Amino acid sequence: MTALLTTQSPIKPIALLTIEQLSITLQEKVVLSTLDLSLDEGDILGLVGASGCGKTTLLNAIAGFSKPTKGKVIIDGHLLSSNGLSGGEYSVPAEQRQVGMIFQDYALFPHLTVKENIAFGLGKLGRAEQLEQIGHLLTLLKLNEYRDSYIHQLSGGQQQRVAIARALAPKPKLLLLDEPFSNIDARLRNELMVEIRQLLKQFKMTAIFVTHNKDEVFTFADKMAVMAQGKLLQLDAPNIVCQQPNSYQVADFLQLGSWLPCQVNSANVHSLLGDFDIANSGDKQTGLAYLLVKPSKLQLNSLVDKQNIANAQVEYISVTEQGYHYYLSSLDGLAKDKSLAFSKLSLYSDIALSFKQKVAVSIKPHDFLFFNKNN
Ligand SMILES: Nc1ncnc2c1ncn2[C@@H]1O[C@H](COP(=O)(O)OP(=O)(O)OP(=O)(O)O)[C@@H](O)[C@H]1O
Repeated sequence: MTALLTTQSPIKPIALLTIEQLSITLQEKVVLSTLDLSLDEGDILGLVGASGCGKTTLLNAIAGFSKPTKGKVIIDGHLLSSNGLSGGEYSVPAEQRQVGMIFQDYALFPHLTVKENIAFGLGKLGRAEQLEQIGHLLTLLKLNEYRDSYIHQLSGGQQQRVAIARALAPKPKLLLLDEPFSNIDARLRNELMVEIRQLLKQFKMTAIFVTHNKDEVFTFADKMAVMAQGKLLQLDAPNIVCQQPNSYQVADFLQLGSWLPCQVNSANVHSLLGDFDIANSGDKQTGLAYLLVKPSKLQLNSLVDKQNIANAQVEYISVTEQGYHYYLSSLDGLAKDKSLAFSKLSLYSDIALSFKQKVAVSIKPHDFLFFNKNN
């Protein structure tokens, strides 16, 4: 007898959302460009990117409000939009997609009560089922005492809860939230985000939310996607994106530090803050590159010690919770090579410095991250 050998590959969860090669052109402007994205069931994705980079258009394409010029949108194994890519144009109407959307202004119906707003998408259910579902959501979202109130009688936070209850009521497969927290008072925002995240996790809801604030991604999301000019630059856990940005653009957009131009050789680096060794660094690109300098990696040295020479001067001063915040520029006299000059290096310190004061700063040894501006 011969034994049959089978190789079992680990079962990979089927993605709840798959976007393939999505491109959208609106009035001859390329708004999304060959974008690929995949999310597993229950993932909450925070989508960030500069104004106009295409975040809302991406949500619209998923929800069915915007048709792809090319590409596919697949939710839970069902093809919802397709154009090109081995096939003709195909699109499932927005109302049949099982995608809930929450807009920045919530778009609640002012002439309906809280209860009626939540009931809006439940037309297909029988009366008893409707009442049960509404009652369940009113309780979960702590809206019971407002069930018969009109929208203008509610606070911003309460209106947002109604918007979430209305979106969850038809049990969507995917929830899209366009800047959901931007109208909420800053003091309440964090509390509300934690609460809504717990609720979405309870529902095992897959969600994408757009924000301009990376701190919101850390509080609310499992994954972070950074977009620029209609493209997805990086998608990963928020801490990975922030610790290992994959490009100058990502690190710069997220303001992960400031930039020190350097001349990089195979084992050492020349900069206007001195030369340092990178023999053990994994990053081996050479030539002119930009070192990402996190504020904690910059050290202010005393000029009383004659070993230290002034190499920067103070250009801007502000007071923050972490002490004084300074922007430093390089000293002209040091810059034989103008391409190494810097003008906005961020330094936090408890020491009071004055405008134009000359200082000696150095880079503490760490895992150096160098980038080219065009990668
Ligand atoms: N219907 C349209 N016709 C033409 N251009 C459009 C249309 N809708 C959006 N755009 C353009 O597409 C680009 C992306 O817009 P979109 O609203 O998706 O960006 P965004 O990243 O959500 O911006 P913001 O953060 O400011 O909301 C913008 O340049 C916008 O002007």
